[in-house]
Amino acid sequence: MKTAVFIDVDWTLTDFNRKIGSRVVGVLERLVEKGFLVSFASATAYPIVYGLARYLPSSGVVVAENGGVVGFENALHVLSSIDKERVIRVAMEELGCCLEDSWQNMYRHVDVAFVVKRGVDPSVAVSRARSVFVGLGYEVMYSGVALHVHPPGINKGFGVRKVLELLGESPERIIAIGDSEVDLGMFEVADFSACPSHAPEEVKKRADYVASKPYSEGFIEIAENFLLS
Ligand SMILES: O=C(O)COP(=O)(O)O
Ligand SMILES: [Mg+2]
Repeated sequence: MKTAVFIDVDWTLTDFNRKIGSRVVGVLERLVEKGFLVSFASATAYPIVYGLARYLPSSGVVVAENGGVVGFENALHVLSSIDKERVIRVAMEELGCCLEDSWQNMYRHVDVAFVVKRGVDPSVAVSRARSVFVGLGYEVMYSGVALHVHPPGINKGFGVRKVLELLGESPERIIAIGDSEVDLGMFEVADFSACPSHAPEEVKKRADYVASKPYSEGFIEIAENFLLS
């Protein structure tokens, strides 16, 4: 059975400005040609990840909403649920200092996303959000670009396991590449994990390989050294 590669989107597949360059597209093309199962695994909403998988070289297998939603061959699987309106209302009432509602929430089923307001230290926003949401039974994670609230147990590793189960695939090797704490769940289910150089210390510590370059340059380095050589 082939190797499955799960690739985070923001700041792993993209550069700092969240653009996907032609060299990244070339790497994806070569991974698909080599017979890898190439899947995007993101904290973003399903339509975003699905759109990427539809139009970029990939196997069309998608993990979205931090593992709360998975999909392939146009079949969307929602793996949990959340009282979205309540989470947004509580955030706006109690964390209006720090967070803004994300436009993506209208497309979300399991994981509610917020943008940290300009000028607010993300670590302050995260600890305030945890003090509000953990008591309500939710988990709070920060991807480097957005703050996420979801039921405990939802993470990209859960999504990776679920999508492989739905596909009926038991790959020989699972490889996970990502840059933030939302990727640690999939590092745990992977046989090999790697991160770009800008990842926070806690992520670097848990990765099997830390690239010498940041963002998508790090992804290209990882793919060329371990998957395409
Ligand atoms: O939080 C986001 O929207 C992006 O998250 P990702 O890095 O998992 O793609
Ligand atoms: Mg990322």
